[in-house]
Amino acid sequence: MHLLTHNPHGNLIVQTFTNEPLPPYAILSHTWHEDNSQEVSFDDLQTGRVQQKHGYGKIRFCERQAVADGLRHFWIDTCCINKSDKAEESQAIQSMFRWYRNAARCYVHLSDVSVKPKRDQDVISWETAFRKSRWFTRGWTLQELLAPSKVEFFSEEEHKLGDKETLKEQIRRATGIPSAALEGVPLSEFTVEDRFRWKGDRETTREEDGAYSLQGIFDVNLAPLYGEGAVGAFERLKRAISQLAQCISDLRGTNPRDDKKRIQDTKGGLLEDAYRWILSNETFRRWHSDLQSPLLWIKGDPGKGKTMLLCGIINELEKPAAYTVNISYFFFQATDSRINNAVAALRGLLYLLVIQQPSLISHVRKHHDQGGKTVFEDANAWIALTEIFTDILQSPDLEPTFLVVDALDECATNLPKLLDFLVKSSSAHSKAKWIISSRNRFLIEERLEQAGRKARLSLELNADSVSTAVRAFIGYKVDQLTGQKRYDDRTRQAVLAHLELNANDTFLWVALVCLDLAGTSKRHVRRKLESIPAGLDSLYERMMRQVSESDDAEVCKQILGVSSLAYRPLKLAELGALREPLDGLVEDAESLSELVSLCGSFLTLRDRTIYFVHQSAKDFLLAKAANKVFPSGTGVAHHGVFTRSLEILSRTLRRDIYKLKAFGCLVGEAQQPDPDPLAAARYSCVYWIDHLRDSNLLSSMSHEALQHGGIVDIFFRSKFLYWLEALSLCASIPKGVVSMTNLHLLIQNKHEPTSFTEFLYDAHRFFLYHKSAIETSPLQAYVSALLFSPLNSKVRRQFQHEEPDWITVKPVISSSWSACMQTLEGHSGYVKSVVFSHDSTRLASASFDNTVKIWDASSGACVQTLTVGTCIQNLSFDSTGSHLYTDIGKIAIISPPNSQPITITDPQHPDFCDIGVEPGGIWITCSGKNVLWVPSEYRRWCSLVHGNRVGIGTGSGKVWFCNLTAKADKSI
Ligand SMILES: Nc1ncnc2c1ncn2[C@@H]1O[C@H](COP(=O)(O)OP(=O)(O)OP(=O)(O)O)[C@@H](O)[C@H]1O
Repeated sequence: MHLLTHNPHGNLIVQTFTNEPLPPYAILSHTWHEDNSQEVSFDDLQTGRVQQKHGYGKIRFCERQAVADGLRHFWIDTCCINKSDKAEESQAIQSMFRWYRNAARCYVHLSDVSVKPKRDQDVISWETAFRKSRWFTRGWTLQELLAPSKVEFFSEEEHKLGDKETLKEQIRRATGIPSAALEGVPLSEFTVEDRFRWKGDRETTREEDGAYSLQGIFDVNLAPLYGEGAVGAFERLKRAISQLAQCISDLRGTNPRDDKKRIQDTKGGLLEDAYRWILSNETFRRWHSDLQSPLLWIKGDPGKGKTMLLCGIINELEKPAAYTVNISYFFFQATDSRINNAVAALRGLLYLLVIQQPSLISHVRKHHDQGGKTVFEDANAWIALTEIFTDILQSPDLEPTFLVVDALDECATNLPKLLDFLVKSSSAHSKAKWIISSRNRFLIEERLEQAGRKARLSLELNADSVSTAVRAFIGYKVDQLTGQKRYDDRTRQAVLAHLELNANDTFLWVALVCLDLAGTSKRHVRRKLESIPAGLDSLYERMMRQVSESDDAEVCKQILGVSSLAYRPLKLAELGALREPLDGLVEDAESLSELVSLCGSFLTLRDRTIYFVHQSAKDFLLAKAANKVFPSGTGVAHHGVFTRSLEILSRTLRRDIYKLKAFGCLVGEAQQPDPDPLAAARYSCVYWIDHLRDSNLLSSMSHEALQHGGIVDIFFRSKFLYWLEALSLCASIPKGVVSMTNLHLLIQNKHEPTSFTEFLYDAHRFFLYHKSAIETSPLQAYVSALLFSPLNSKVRRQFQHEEPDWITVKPVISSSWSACMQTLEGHSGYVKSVVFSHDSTRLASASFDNTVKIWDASSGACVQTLTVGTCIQNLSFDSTGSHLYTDIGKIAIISPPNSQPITITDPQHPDFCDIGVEPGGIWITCSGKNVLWVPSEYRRWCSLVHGNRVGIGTGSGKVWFCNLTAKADKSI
């Protein structure tokens, strides 16, 4: 970047910076003189021909203003870009938004706004002239208004008119841009349509600049290609915008903002008085203000209020930040498999970071552009995410950032890796500061010990503050109970005294006791209080005793057992399917919800979903009450959930369960029927293999399940494709892939090869190969997946009856998984042209390997290879199909033996359908509807459609084709 400054003699010079950080600088925004040669150019500065030019006045203005603001450097587009160097100009166009955004000050010089009335002109106020200024009609000035945080406006006489804050109402009236966008709300929070609207009919000298000047506003990068025209440039811009949206949506595993809201709600709402003590805590304040203190670790026993404390800290950090600081956070929850692993944590943190500072997305795009969503989900996701994260933390562009991670002890997968990453990242110099919290765990203690500059805040060592906070919480809860239950003064005092005496600085204990009292009649409160023990575990034991002694003991214990084994909170309908039916029990949702409420205070119901009142309640059941809730052991209990899962899946799953009908219906467009036929089976669909894995695999029951003819075998042979469809509808294909790999591993080491194990291996390959198609569009399990599987695939054979009957000539696929597409393989270079003969019996392909091949369209055999010695761009058959026209001449074709008489496809024929290949080459379409997903290795370099026949030449030199009938766009 070239910046203007002065040399020691006071002369104006250009100083070039190749690396960041740059010195603070001012930047000018203006409109160019109608005669461009009147502006001072980069060359003029070199030759010193500046003072006689009209534009010199603006340079002097900017210089004086910068000096007045204590800035030694400034930038002006007329003379700080060497326009004779095209590479530099292109780079500047792509960097301009960032340069304006990073400027310490931006001065707008309005040469058509005067504060002095001019002679022989109507007197108009400067405000009117301001709103009518040419500056608001030019394309590039839009980003110059929006990018910098401080924009000041000056009149022709260099009189300061105000800044974008004080003039926001006038600017809004002149441009239609809402105040929020001028106040610094990230532009990404406005819709794409809004941002296009702000551009309105602003003009640019070069037509393509209309699009190029918007790239920063949409957080995309668009290398200028002058000559492509406005239409081409806007098309590229729109494509870049939709790729960006796709990248952000793929990155989003969870939205931690929603998780935070949900957690606060489930825990009964956040009380400020119960967390504000932290703001005056010495350790916290030191961490907050000291740049040398990058990591704060808050630790404490269960129920001490760590999660709620972190929610409060986030709220406080967000208050004054007003978009100048990034605050990203993640809440681990062991009970929720979406958010109980290290990969999910990095994904969540990155997601919140990039939506707050979209310019950071370039670091994500480097990986996403190559691998798509799988980059964040496959076995190497951790590597990719840590690389992205490290790049971002080291980026000079990163705004000051707070990263908050709650409940590290609830990270079930890859906690040691995450801890090492935290230690490393917080030790490297960065603008990011971390707060993490956990229970007192040795592993965490041991690893974090290695972090150089960390602050540690133990809740136990801050007992006085925590105790005061718990008292505030007790006061609030007792007031709530008094209002709800109409306690008299004596009862209120008794409850208050009992809670204060026994709380032992544990919020959770207070919350649980109050929950119990909320269900207790006023008359029995005093008696109840006497029976409530101090201490969390004692309280849980008492709750368990109450459950065991109740009339519904058996069923309640069963519900507690299933809920604590589940890998995510269960819906009522799912619980109904998973628990073992007991004689005479009514199974409807109402009675189930009543039963859940009878399970002591272990469980709570929100939105028909069953949650543990707290992680420690689940921990208690699994560790200390296991003999009660799992009388035959956890292995047997897991096995029970596994078998009941397969039962419900076998009863429920069927082809096109949501009646989507359209083969290309995207999963995001799939309408869930009411009632949802998958409601009771969703959990089972996703987790049945996990329960099998966690059952006692050495037991005879599990062994039998995995035998030839066992329940897994039967399920796969009858329901495998329907299961894949259902996984897609449940948005759980990535999880399904992991489960399938686990199942594969279970079988691999323990079972002799049988026809079942072979089927399973094939099913695994099938799933891996077709996951993208099925994840995008559930019904492609029966179309693309079957069609592009090897002929000998066991799944393909087993589900032959499901293959589409509207594809009459199918792509020729190799017989086994390992050798794909051998038959039409032959070219050694890109295939650049393909053409069918009029009767569709032959296909010709020309390749950069300087050969033309003629293929028999029904068998896929190559009937002739012609070496042409030069590159051929265009091919066409003559009307008899006996000659091929190329751009180097006419070639005679050998007729294949027994070739069919020529029949030209008649567009009126009932079988004729409007077949096409969608521009991205991913879908083959019929009457405009997607019908067949094309796997990536089969996608076109070039393609053609002839009647009902589609021919595709791929980049690897392979050629394939298929024939569709009109049924393709009919319902399934
Ligand atoms: N500031 C607060 N406002 C409202 N309720 C609170 C607050 N702090 C704690 N609580 C109550 O105390 C309960 C326990 O708090 P929290 O879940 O934050 O503890 P924790 O230390 O994170 O526990 P664990 O380590 O077991 O996860 C919450 O469910 C909530 O009911």
